Amino acid sequence: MSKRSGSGENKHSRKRAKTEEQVSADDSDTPKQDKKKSKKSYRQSANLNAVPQAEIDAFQEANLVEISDPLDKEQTLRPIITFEHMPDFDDALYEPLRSFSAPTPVQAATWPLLFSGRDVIGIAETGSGKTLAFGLPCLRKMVALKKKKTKPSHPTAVMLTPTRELAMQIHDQLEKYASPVGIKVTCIFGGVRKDEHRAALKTATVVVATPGRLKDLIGEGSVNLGKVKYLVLDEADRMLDKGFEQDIKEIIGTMPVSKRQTAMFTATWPPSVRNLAEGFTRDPAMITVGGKPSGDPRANTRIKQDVEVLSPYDKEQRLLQILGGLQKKAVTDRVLVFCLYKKEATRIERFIQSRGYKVAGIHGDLSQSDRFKSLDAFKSGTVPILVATDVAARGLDIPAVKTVINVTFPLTIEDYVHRIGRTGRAGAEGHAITFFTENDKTHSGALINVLKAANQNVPDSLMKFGTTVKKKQHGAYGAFFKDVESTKAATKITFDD
Ligand SMILES: Nc1ncnc2c1ncn2[C@@H]1O[C@H](COP(=O)(O)OP(=O)(O)OP(=O)(O)O)[C@@H](O)[C@H]1O
Repeated sequence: MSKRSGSGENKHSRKRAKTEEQVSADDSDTPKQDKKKSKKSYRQSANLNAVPQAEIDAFQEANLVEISDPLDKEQTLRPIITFEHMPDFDDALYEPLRSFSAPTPVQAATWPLLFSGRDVIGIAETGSGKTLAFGLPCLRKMVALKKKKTKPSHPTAVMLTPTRELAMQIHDQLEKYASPVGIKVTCIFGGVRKDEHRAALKTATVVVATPGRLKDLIGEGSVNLGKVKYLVLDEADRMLDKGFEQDIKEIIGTMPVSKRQTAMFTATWPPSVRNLAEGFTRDPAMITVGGKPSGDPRANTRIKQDVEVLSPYDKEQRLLQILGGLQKKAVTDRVLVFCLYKKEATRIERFIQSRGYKVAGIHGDLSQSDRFKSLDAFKSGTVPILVATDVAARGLDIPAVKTVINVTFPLTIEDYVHRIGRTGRAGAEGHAITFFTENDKTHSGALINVLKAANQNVPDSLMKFGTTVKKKQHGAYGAFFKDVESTKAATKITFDD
Protein backbone atom coordinates (compact mmCIF):
# COMPACT_ATOMS: atom_id res chain seq x y z
CA MET A 1 0.00 0.00 0.00
CA SER A 2 1.08 3.55 -0.54
CA LYS A 3 2.98 5.41 2.10
CA ARG A 4 1.13 8.55 3.15
CA SER A 5 2.80 11.84 3.96
CA GLY A 6 2.72 13.29 7.46
CA SER A 7 -0.36 15.35 6.69
CA GLY A 8 -2.17 12.15 5.84
CA GLU A 9 -2.47 13.23 2.21
CA ASN A 10 -0.30 12.90 -0.86
CA LYS A 11 -0.59 14.81 -4.12
CA HIS A 12 -3.05 12.30 -5.56
CA SER A 13 -5.39 12.57 -2.56
CA ARG A 14 -5.54 16.32 -2.82
CA LYS A 15 -6.20 16.12 -6.51
CA ARG A 16 -8.89 13.52 -6.25
CA ALA A 17 -10.74 15.14 -3.36
CA LYS A 18 -12.64 17.14 -5.98
CA THR A 19 -13.99 14.12 -7.77
CA GLU A 20 -17.51 14.15 -6.40
CA GLU A 21 -17.67 17.92 -6.68
CA GLN A 22 -16.95 17.75 -10.38
CA VAL A 23 -19.40 14.94 -10.99
CA SER A 24 -22.17 16.88 -9.31
CA ALA A 25 -21.09 20.02 -11.19
CA ASP A 26 -21.90 18.10 -14.36
CA ASP A 27 -25.42 17.67 -13.04
CA SER A 28 -25.90 21.40 -12.54
CA ASP A 29 -25.56 22.30 -16.22
CA THR A 30 -28.39 24.17 -17.87
CA PRO A 31 -30.88 21.80 -19.58
CA LYS A 32 -29.49 22.65 -23.03
CA GLN A 33 -25.91 22.04 -22.00
CA ASP A 34 -26.97 18.97 -20.11
CA LYS A 35 -28.57 17.47 -23.19
CA LYS A 36 -25.48 18.23 -25.23
CA LYS A 37 -23.14 16.83 -22.63
CA SER A 38 -25.15 13.71 -21.84
CA LYS A 39 -24.21 12.33 -25.23
CA LYS A 40 -20.51 12.50 -24.66
CA SER A 41 -20.05 13.20 -21.01
CA TYR A 42 -18.83 10.64 -18.56
CA ARG A 43 -20.33 10.32 -15.14
CA GLN A 44 -18.08 8.60 -12.66
CA SER A 45 -19.92 5.72 -11.04
CA ALA A 46 -21.04 5.92 -7.42
CA ASN A 47 -18.99 2.77 -6.79
CA LEU A 48 -15.86 4.54 -7.89
CA ASN A 49 -16.68 7.67 -5.90
CA ALA A 50 -16.88 5.48 -2.81
CA VAL A 51 -13.41 3.95 -3.18
CA PRO A 52 -11.09 5.23 -0.42
CA GLN A 53 -8.51 7.64 -1.80
CA ALA A 54 -5.70 5.48 -0.39
CA GLU A 55 -6.75 2.67 -2.72
CA ILE A 56 -6.65 4.96 -5.75
CA ASP A 57 -3.22 6.24 -4.74
CA ALA A 58 -1.91 2.74 -4.16
CA PHE A 59 -3.11 1.66 -7.60
CA GLN A 60 -1.42 4.60 -9.33
CA GLU A 61 1.78 4.22 -7.39
CA ALA A 62 2.04 0.46 -7.82
CA ASN A 63 1.47 0.70 -11.58
CA LEU A 64 3.52 3.88 -12.11
CA VAL A 65 0.53 5.63 -13.65
CA GLU A 66 1.22 9.30 -14.43
CA ILE A 67 -1.46 11.59 -15.82
CA SER A 68 -0.61 15.02 -17.11
CA ASP A 69 -3.71 16.89 -18.15
CA PRO A 70 -3.47 20.54 -19.22
CA LEU A 71 -7.25 21.04 -18.76
CA ASP A 72 -7.54 19.36 -15.38
CA LYS A 73 -4.37 19.92 -13.42
CA GLU A 74 -6.19 18.69 -10.31
CA GLN A 75 -6.84 15.31 -11.95
CA THR A 76 -10.41 14.90 -10.86
CA LEU A 77 -11.09 11.74 -12.84
CA ARG A 78 -10.27 8.55 -10.96
CA PRO A 79 -8.93 5.45 -12.73
CA ILE A 80 -11.49 2.71 -13.31
CA ILE A 81 -9.78 0.10 -11.16
CA THR A 82 -12.40 -2.65 -11.43
CA PHE A 83 -15.17 -3.44 -13.89
CA GLU A 84 -17.71 -2.53 -11.18
CA HIS A 85 -16.55 1.05 -11.69
CA MET A 86 -17.60 1.18 -15.33
CA PRO A 87 -20.14 3.94 -16.07
CA ASP A 88 -23.67 2.75 -16.74
CA PHE A 89 -24.11 1.77 -20.34
CA ASP A 90 -25.57 -0.89 -22.61
CA ASP A 91 -24.50 -4.14 -20.88
CA ALA A 92 -24.08 -5.85 -24.24
CA LEU A 93 -21.01 -3.69 -24.89
CA TYR A 94 -19.36 -4.69 -21.62
CA GLU A 95 -20.33 -8.36 -21.76
CA PRO A 96 -17.10 -9.65 -23.45
CA LEU A 97 -15.04 -8.01 -20.68
CA ARG A 98 -16.21 -10.82 -18.41
CA SER A 99 -13.32 -12.96 -19.61
CA PHE A 100 -10.93 -10.55 -17.82
CA SER A 101 -10.65 -10.06 -14.09
CA ALA A 102 -9.93 -6.30 -14.13
CA PRO A 103 -9.00 -3.47 -16.48
CA THR A 104 -5.27 -3.25 -17.17
CA PRO A 105 -3.59 -0.10 -15.77
CA VAL A 106 -3.59 1.67 -19.13
CA GLN A 107 -7.29 0.89 -19.57
CA ALA A 108 -8.06 2.01 -16.02
CA ALA A 109 -6.30 5.33 -16.50
CA THR A 110 -7.35 6.23 -20.06
CA TRP A 111 -11.00 5.14 -20.10
CA PRO A 112 -12.34 7.99 -17.90
CA LEU A 113 -10.66 10.60 -20.11
CA LEU A 114 -11.68 8.98 -23.37
CA PHE A 115 -15.24 8.43 -22.09
CA SER A 116 -15.26 12.19 -21.31
CA GLY A 117 -14.48 13.03 -24.92
CA ARG A 118 -10.89 14.15 -24.29
CA ASP A 119 -7.90 13.73 -26.57
CA VAL A 120 -5.41 11.30 -25.07
CA ILE A 121 -1.84 10.22 -25.70
CA GLY A 122 -1.40 6.85 -23.98
CA ILE A 123 2.02 5.30 -23.50
CA ALA A 124 2.25 1.86 -21.93
CA GLU A 125 4.41 -1.22 -22.30
CA THR A 126 3.91 -3.81 -25.03
CA GLY A 127 1.10 -6.29 -24.43
CA SER A 128 -0.65 -4.14 -21.83
CA GLY A 129 -4.10 -3.98 -23.42
CA LYS A 130 -3.90 -0.72 -25.35
CA THR A 131 -6.25 -1.94 -28.11
CA LEU A 132 -9.24 -2.03 -25.76
CA ALA A 133 -7.99 1.10 -24.02
CA PHE A 134 -8.80 3.06 -27.18
CA GLY A 135 -11.28 0.59 -28.69
CA LEU A 136 -13.95 0.40 -25.99
CA PRO A 137 -14.45 4.19 -25.63
CA CYS A 138 -14.69 4.39 -29.41
CA LEU A 139 -17.48 1.82 -29.55
CA ARG A 140 -19.25 3.43 -26.60
CA LYS A 141 -19.22 6.74 -28.45
CA MET A 142 -20.44 5.10 -31.66
CA VAL A 143 -23.35 3.49 -29.81
CA ALA A 144 -24.24 6.85 -28.26
CA LEU A 145 -24.19 8.46 -31.73
CA LYS A 146 -26.08 5.63 -33.36
CA LYS A 147 -29.45 7.33 -33.50
CA LYS A 148 -27.98 10.13 -35.61
CA LYS A 149 -28.50 9.57 -39.32
CA THR A 150 -25.26 8.86 -41.13
CA LYS A 151 -24.63 9.08 -44.84
CA PRO A 152 -23.31 6.01 -46.69
CA SER A 153 -19.50 5.87 -46.97
CA HIS A 154 -19.16 8.41 -44.13
CA PRO A 155 -17.67 6.43 -41.21
CA THR A 156 -17.60 8.19 -37.84
CA ALA A 157 -14.49 6.50 -36.41
CA VAL A 158 -11.11 5.75 -37.97
CA MET A 159 -8.21 3.77 -36.50
CA LEU A 160 -4.91 4.00 -38.35
CA THR A 161 -2.26 1.37 -37.89
CA PRO A 162 1.00 0.58 -39.71
CA THR A 163 0.55 -2.98 -40.96
CA ARG A 164 -2.16 -5.12 -42.49
CA GLU A 165 -1.75 -7.85 -39.90
CA LEU A 166 -2.24 -5.34 -37.14
CA ALA A 167 -5.29 -3.83 -38.85
CA MET A 168 -6.83 -7.31 -39.00
CA GLN A 169 -5.99 -8.02 -35.39
CA ILE A 170 -7.55 -4.78 -34.13
CA HIS A 171 -10.60 -5.41 -36.30
CA ASP A 172 -11.00 -8.95 -34.94
CA GLN A 173 -10.60 -7.83 -31.35
CA LEU A 174 -13.13 -4.99 -31.70
CA GLU A 175 -15.65 -7.14 -33.58
CA LYS A 176 -16.33 -9.09 -30.38
CA TYR A 177 -17.49 -5.91 -28.67
CA ALA A 178 -19.01 -4.16 -31.69
CA SER A 179 -21.30 -6.79 -33.14
CA PRO A 180 -23.43 -7.33 -29.98
CA VAL A 181 -24.23 -3.58 -30.03
CA GLY A 182 -24.82 -3.44 -33.79
CA ILE A 183 -21.76 -1.38 -34.77
CA LYS A 184 -20.12 -2.28 -38.04
CA VAL A 185 -16.34 -2.34 -38.12
CA THR A 186 -14.45 -2.80 -41.37
CA CYS A 187 -10.80 -3.39 -42.14
CA ILE A 188 -8.96 -1.70 -45.01
CA PHE A 189 -5.42 -2.57 -46.09
CA GLY A 190 -3.27 -2.75 -49.19
CA GLY A 191 -2.24 -5.75 -51.20
CA VAL A 192 -5.79 -7.02 -51.86
CA ARG A 193 -8.55 -6.05 -54.31
CA LYS A 194 -10.38 -2.81 -53.59
CA ASP A 195 -13.91 -3.89 -54.56
CA GLU A 196 -14.72 -5.48 -51.23
CA HIS A 197 -13.40 -2.43 -49.41
CA ARG A 198 -15.57 -0.12 -51.48
CA ALA A 199 -18.67 -2.13 -50.67
CA ALA A 200 -17.87 -2.48 -46.96
CA LEU A 201 -17.17 1.25 -46.60
CA LYS A 202 -20.74 2.07 -47.64
CA THR A 203 -22.11 0.82 -44.34
CA ALA A 204 -19.17 0.85 -41.91
CA THR A 205 -19.20 3.01 -38.79
CA VAL A 206 -15.65 2.21 -37.67
CA VAL A 207 -12.81 1.83 -40.17
CA VAL A 208 -9.54 0.19 -39.13
CA ALA A 209 -7.00 0.92 -41.86
CA THR A 210 -3.43 1.13 -43.03
CA PRO A 211 -2.76 4.64 -44.38
CA GLY A 212 -1.79 3.89 -48.01
CA ARG A 213 -4.98 2.09 -49.00
CA LEU A 214 -7.22 4.46 -47.07
CA LYS A 215 -5.65 7.41 -48.85
CA ASP A 216 -6.31 5.77 -52.22
CA LEU A 217 -9.95 5.15 -51.33
CA ILE A 218 -10.40 8.75 -50.17
CA GLY A 219 -8.80 9.95 -53.41
CA GLU A 220 -11.20 8.01 -55.61
CA GLY A 221 -14.22 9.13 -53.55
CA SER A 222 -15.11 5.73 -52.09
CA VAL A 223 -15.00 7.09 -48.56
CA ASN A 224 -15.42 10.51 -47.00
CA LEU A 225 -13.97 11.23 -43.57
CA GLY A 226 -15.80 14.55 -43.09
CA LYS A 227 -17.95 13.06 -40.30
CA VAL A 228 -15.20 11.39 -38.28
CA LYS A 229 -15.67 11.97 -34.55
CA TYR A 230 -13.11 9.53 -33.16
CA LEU A 231 -9.63 9.05 -34.57
CA VAL A 232 -6.98 6.64 -33.28
CA LEU A 233 -3.34 6.46 -34.25
CA ASP A 234 -2.23 3.07 -32.99
CA GLU A 235 1.57 2.66 -32.79
CA ALA A 236 1.41 6.45 -32.87
CA ASP A 237 5.14 7.11 -33.01
CA ARG A 238 5.43 4.87 -36.06
CA MET A 239 2.45 6.55 -37.72
CA LEU A 240 4.01 10.00 -37.21
CA ASP A 241 7.52 9.20 -38.36
CA LYS A 242 8.76 10.03 -41.83
CA GLY A 243 7.59 6.81 -43.48
CA PHE A 244 3.93 7.66 -42.88
CA GLU A 245 3.94 11.35 -41.98
CA GLN A 246 2.73 12.65 -45.35
CA ASP A 247 -0.06 10.07 -45.73
CA ILE A 248 -1.25 10.77 -42.21
CA LYS A 249 -1.31 14.52 -42.80
CA GLU A 250 -3.35 14.06 -45.96
CA ILE A 251 -5.81 11.66 -44.34
CA ILE A 252 -6.33 13.75 -41.21
CA GLY A 253 -6.61 16.84 -43.41
CA THR A 254 -9.95 15.49 -44.68
CA MET A 255 -11.39 15.11 -41.16
CA PRO A 256 -13.20 17.69 -39.04
CA VAL A 257 -11.09 19.41 -36.38
CA SER A 258 -13.37 20.66 -33.62
CA LYS A 259 -15.78 17.72 -33.44
CA ARG A 260 -13.06 15.09 -33.54
CA GLN A 261 -11.68 13.28 -30.54
CA THR A 262 -8.15 11.96 -31.12
CA ALA A 263 -6.35 9.15 -29.29
CA MET A 264 -2.74 8.15 -29.84
CA PHE A 265 -1.34 5.00 -28.28
CA THR A 266 2.08 3.42 -28.31
CA ALA A 267 4.71 1.68 -26.20
CA THR A 268 7.51 4.02 -27.31
CA TRP A 269 7.39 7.79 -27.69
CA PRO A 270 10.63 9.20 -29.11
CA PRO A 271 11.10 12.99 -28.90
CA SER A 272 11.33 13.20 -32.71
CA VAL A 273 7.56 12.74 -33.18
CA ARG A 274 6.18 14.60 -30.19
CA ASN A 275 5.76 18.04 -31.81
CA LEU A 276 3.96 16.54 -34.75
CA ALA A 277 1.52 14.79 -32.41
CA GLU A 278 0.55 18.13 -30.90
CA GLY A 279 -0.62 19.36 -34.29
CA PHE A 280 -3.20 16.57 -34.57
CA THR A 281 -4.59 16.75 -31.04
CA ARG A 282 -6.37 19.35 -28.91
CA ASP A 283 -5.13 19.77 -25.32
CA PRO A 284 -4.34 16.08 -25.02
CA ALA A 285 -4.00 14.43 -21.64
CA MET A 286 -0.78 12.44 -21.57
CA ILE A 287 -0.99 9.16 -19.70
CA THR A 288 2.06 7.04 -19.10
CA VAL A 289 2.12 3.68 -17.40
CA GLY A 290 5.42 2.24 -16.20
CA GLY A 291 7.40 5.47 -15.95
CA LYS A 292 7.69 8.69 -17.89
CA PRO A 293 9.01 8.28 -21.43
CA SER A 294 12.57 9.52 -21.35
CA GLY A 295 15.04 9.52 -24.24
CA ASP A 296 15.19 5.74 -24.01
CA PRO A 297 12.15 3.55 -24.46
CA ARG A 298 11.18 1.04 -21.79
CA ALA A 299 10.87 -2.67 -22.28
CA ASN A 300 8.26 -4.76 -20.55
CA THR A 301 9.97 -5.92 -17.34
CA ARG A 302 8.48 -9.43 -17.45
CA ILE A 303 10.65 -10.22 -20.47
CA LYS A 304 14.04 -11.79 -19.67
CA GLN A 305 16.49 -10.15 -22.06
CA ASP A 306 19.70 -11.95 -23.00
CA VAL A 307 22.23 -10.30 -25.29
CA GLU A 308 24.89 -12.47 -26.90
CA VAL A 309 27.86 -10.74 -28.45
CA LEU A 310 29.23 -12.85 -31.29
CA SER A 311 30.82 -12.78 -34.72
CA PRO A 312 28.40 -12.32 -37.65
CA TYR A 313 29.68 -15.66 -39.00
CA ASP A 314 28.56 -17.56 -35.90
CA LYS A 315 24.92 -16.40 -35.97
CA GLU A 316 23.43 -19.33 -37.87
CA GLN A 317 25.08 -22.06 -35.78
CA ARG A 318 24.10 -20.32 -32.55
CA LEU A 319 20.52 -19.98 -33.84
CA LEU A 320 20.40 -23.72 -34.49
CA GLN A 321 21.72 -24.47 -31.03
CA ILE A 322 19.02 -22.31 -29.44
CA LEU A 323 16.23 -23.80 -31.57
CA GLY A 324 17.49 -27.31 -30.71
CA GLY A 325 17.29 -26.48 -27.01
CA LEU A 326 13.83 -24.94 -27.31
CA GLN A 327 12.47 -27.88 -29.26
CA LYS A 328 13.01 -30.10 -26.27
CA LYS A 329 10.63 -27.86 -24.33
CA ALA A 330 6.85 -27.60 -24.76
CA VAL A 331 5.82 -28.01 -28.41
CA THR A 332 3.01 -25.48 -28.05
CA ASP A 333 5.51 -22.66 -27.49
CA ARG A 334 6.22 -20.43 -30.47
CA VAL A 335 9.53 -18.86 -31.44
CA LEU A 336 9.64 -15.59 -33.36
CA VAL A 337 12.93 -14.95 -35.20
CA PHE A 338 13.61 -11.38 -36.35
CA CYS A 339 15.86 -10.35 -39.23
CA LEU A 340 16.47 -6.86 -40.57
CA TYR A 341 16.27 -7.38 -44.32
CA LYS A 342 13.79 -9.29 -46.45
CA LYS A 343 16.56 -11.23 -48.20
CA GLU A 344 18.10 -12.12 -44.88
CA ALA A 345 14.72 -13.34 -43.59
CA THR A 346 14.30 -15.57 -46.65
CA ARG A 347 17.81 -16.96 -46.23
CA ILE A 348 17.36 -17.69 -42.51
CA GLU A 349 13.95 -19.26 -43.11
CA ARG A 350 15.43 -21.60 -45.74
CA PHE A 351 18.38 -22.39 -43.51
CA ILE A 352 16.13 -23.34 -40.57
CA GLN A 353 13.90 -25.37 -42.88
CA SER A 354 16.91 -27.23 -44.32
CA ARG A 355 17.70 -28.43 -40.80
CA GLY A 356 14.33 -30.12 -40.48
CA TYR A 357 12.28 -27.51 -38.63
CA LYS A 358 8.77 -26.43 -39.57
CA VAL A 359 9.08 -22.72 -40.23
CA ALA A 360 7.16 -19.93 -41.98
CA GLY A 361 8.11 -16.40 -43.02
CA ILE A 362 6.55 -12.98 -42.99
CA HIS A 363 8.02 -9.95 -44.73
CA GLY A 364 7.15 -7.30 -47.29
CA ASP A 365 8.23 -9.35 -50.34
CA LEU A 366 5.48 -11.92 -49.78
CA SER A 367 1.99 -11.54 -51.19
CA GLN A 368 -0.71 -10.58 -48.71
CA SER A 369 -2.26 -14.04 -48.85
CA ASP A 370 1.12 -15.66 -48.11
CA ARG A 371 1.61 -13.29 -45.18
CA PHE A 372 -1.77 -14.18 -43.71
CA LYS A 373 -1.13 -17.88 -44.37
CA SER A 374 2.17 -17.78 -42.48
CA LEU A 375 0.62 -15.89 -39.61
CA ASP A 376 -2.33 -18.28 -39.36
CA ALA A 377 -0.04 -21.33 -39.39
CA PHE A 378 2.08 -19.75 -36.66
CA LYS A 379 -0.93 -18.75 -34.55
CA SER A 380 -2.51 -22.19 -34.80
CA GLY A 381 0.80 -23.88 -34.01
CA THR A 382 1.02 -25.91 -37.25
CA VAL A 383 4.31 -24.07 -37.67
CA PRO A 384 6.04 -23.21 -34.38
CA ILE A 385 8.77 -20.95 -35.80
CA LEU A 386 8.18 -17.70 -37.69
CA VAL A 387 10.98 -15.72 -39.32
CA ALA A 388 10.00 -12.07 -39.77
CA THR A 389 11.26 -8.61 -40.59
CA ASP A 390 10.09 -5.58 -38.66
CA VAL A 391 6.68 -5.69 -40.34
CA ALA A 392 5.84 -8.08 -37.49
CA ALA A 393 7.64 -6.08 -34.79
CA ARG A 394 4.70 -4.07 -33.55
CA GLY A 395 1.39 -4.93 -32.03
CA LEU A 396 0.99 -8.57 -33.01
CA ASP A 397 -0.62 -10.41 -30.14
CA ILE A 398 0.13 -14.12 -30.14
CA PRO A 399 0.09 -15.27 -26.51
CA ALA A 400 1.94 -18.53 -27.25
CA VAL A 401 5.13 -16.69 -28.29
CA LYS A 402 7.53 -17.59 -25.49
CA THR A 403 10.81 -16.67 -27.18
CA VAL A 404 11.94 -13.88 -29.51
CA ILE A 405 15.33 -14.22 -31.18
CA ASN A 406 16.89 -11.16 -32.82
CA VAL A 407 19.26 -12.52 -35.42
CA THR A 408 20.09 -9.01 -36.61
CA PHE A 409 19.62 -5.93 -34.46
CA PRO A 410 16.91 -3.53 -35.73
CA LEU A 411 17.55 -0.01 -36.98
CA THR A 412 16.25 1.69 -33.86
CA ILE A 413 16.05 0.93 -30.17
CA GLU A 414 12.26 1.47 -30.30
CA ASP A 415 11.98 -1.36 -32.82
CA TYR A 416 13.99 -3.55 -30.42
CA VAL A 417 11.49 -2.85 -27.62
CA HIS A 418 8.56 -3.63 -29.93
CA ARG A 419 10.16 -6.81 -31.31
CA ILE A 420 10.83 -8.31 -27.89
CA GLY A 421 7.35 -7.16 -26.86
CA ARG A 422 5.85 -9.96 -28.98
CA THR A 423 6.45 -12.11 -25.91
CA GLY A 424 5.53 -11.51 -22.27
CA ARG A 425 2.04 -10.28 -23.12
CA ALA A 426 -1.02 -9.77 -20.91
CA GLY A 427 0.93 -10.42 -17.71
CA ALA A 428 2.83 -13.50 -18.95
CA GLU A 429 6.60 -14.00 -18.80
CA GLY A 430 8.76 -14.01 -21.92
CA HIS A 431 12.31 -14.48 -23.11
CA ALA A 432 14.27 -12.50 -25.72
CA ILE A 433 17.68 -13.48 -27.07
CA THR A 434 19.54 -10.88 -29.13
CA PHE A 435 22.62 -11.44 -31.25
CA PHE A 436 24.85 -8.38 -31.15
CA THR A 437 27.87 -7.96 -33.41
CA GLU A 438 30.54 -5.38 -34.08
CA ASN A 439 28.25 -4.02 -36.84
CA ASP A 440 25.61 -3.05 -34.28
CA LYS A 441 27.91 -1.10 -31.98
CA THR A 442 26.16 2.25 -32.58
CA HIS A 443 23.20 0.80 -30.64
CA SER A 444 25.17 -0.42 -27.63
CA GLY A 445 24.56 2.64 -25.44
CA ALA A 446 20.78 2.68 -26.02
CA LEU A 447 20.55 -1.08 -25.57
CA ILE A 448 22.49 -0.94 -22.30
CA ASN A 449 20.04 1.72 -21.03
CA VAL A 450 17.03 -0.41 -21.96
CA LEU A 451 18.56 -3.45 -20.23
CA LYS A 452 19.42 -1.48 -17.10
CA ALA A 453 15.98 0.14 -16.90
CA ALA A 454 14.40 -3.33 -16.95
CA ASN A 455 16.89 -4.70 -14.35
CA GLN A 456 18.47 -7.05 -16.84
CA ASN A 457 22.02 -8.34 -16.95
CA VAL A 458 24.40 -6.27 -19.12
CA PRO A 459 27.20 -8.53 -20.40
CA ASP A 460 30.74 -7.15 -20.23
CA SER A 461 31.17 -7.96 -23.91
CA LEU A 462 28.37 -5.45 -24.67
CA MET A 463 29.75 -2.81 -22.30
CA LYS A 464 32.97 -2.90 -24.33
CA PHE A 465 31.18 -1.30 -27.28
CA GLY A 466 30.53 1.79 -25.17
CA THR A 467 27.65 3.43 -23.36
CA THR A 468 27.23 6.55 -25.48
CA VAL A 469 23.72 6.96 -26.88
CA LYS A 470 23.73 8.20 -30.46
CA LYS A 471 21.22 10.92 -31.33
CA LYS A 472 18.25 9.48 -33.18
CA GLN A 473 17.75 10.31 -36.84
CA HIS A 474 14.11 11.06 -37.60
CA GLY A 475 14.66 9.72 -41.12
CA ALA A 476 15.96 6.34 -39.97
CA TYR A 477 13.35 5.83 -37.30
CA GLY A 478 11.31 2.82 -38.27
CA ALA A 479 12.46 3.08 -41.89
CA PHE A 480 12.55 -0.66 -42.46
CA PHE A 481 9.11 -1.06 -41.09
CA LYS A 482 7.22 0.57 -43.96
CA ASP A 483 4.49 -1.76 -45.05
CA VAL A 484 4.56 -1.33 -48.81
CA GLU A 485 1.72 -2.45 -51.01
CA SER A 486 2.80 -5.72 -52.55
CA THR A 487 0.85 -4.86 -55.69
CA LYS A 488 2.93 -1.74 -56.23
CA ALA A 489 6.64 -1.19 -56.57
CA ALA A 490 8.12 0.34 -53.44
CA THR A 491 8.76 3.97 -54.17
CA LYS A 492 10.08 5.47 -50.96
CA ILE A 493 12.21 2.80 -49.37
CA THR A 494 14.22 -0.10 -50.64
CA PHE A 495 14.46 -2.97 -48.21
CA ASP A 496 17.05 -5.11 -49.90
CA ASP A 497 20.50 -5.50 -48.52
N1 LIG B 1 -8.27 -6.22 -18.97
C1 LIG B 1 -7.56 -7.22 -19.48
N2 LIG B 1 -7.19 -8.29 -18.72
C2 LIG B 1 -6.44 -9.30 -19.23
N3 LIG B 1 -6.02 -9.36 -20.52
C3 LIG B 1 -6.36 -8.32 -21.32
C4 LIG B 1 -7.14 -7.22 -20.86
N4 LIG B 1 -7.33 -6.35 -21.89
C5 LIG B 1 -6.70 -6.90 -22.95
N5 LIG B 1 -6.13 -8.09 -22.62
C6 LIG B 1 -5.36 -8.99 -23.51
O1 LIG B 1 -3.99 -8.59 -23.48
C7 LIG B 1 -3.36 -8.93 -24.71
C8 LIG B 1 -2.53 -7.76 -25.21
O2 LIG B 1 -3.38 -6.69 -25.54
P1 LIG B 1 -3.07 -5.69 -26.73
O3 LIG B 1 -2.75 -6.44 -27.98
O4 LIG B 1 -4.14 -4.67 -26.75
O5 LIG B 1 -1.69 -5.05 -26.19
P2 LIG B 1 -0.94 -3.70 -26.62
O6 LIG B 1 -0.73 -2.92 -25.38
O7 LIG B 1 -1.68 -3.04 -27.74
O8 LIG B 1 0.47 -4.27 -27.13
P3 LIG B 1 1.50 -3.69 -28.25
O9 LIG B 1 2.18 -2.48 -27.65
O10 LIG B 1 2.44 -4.79 -28.46
O11 LIG B 1 0.67 -3.32 -29.44
C9 LIG B 1 -4.48 -9.33 -25.66
O12 LIG B 1 -4.46 -10.73 -25.81
C10 LIG B 1 -5.74 -8.88 -24.96
O13 LIG B 1 -6.86 -9.71 -25.25
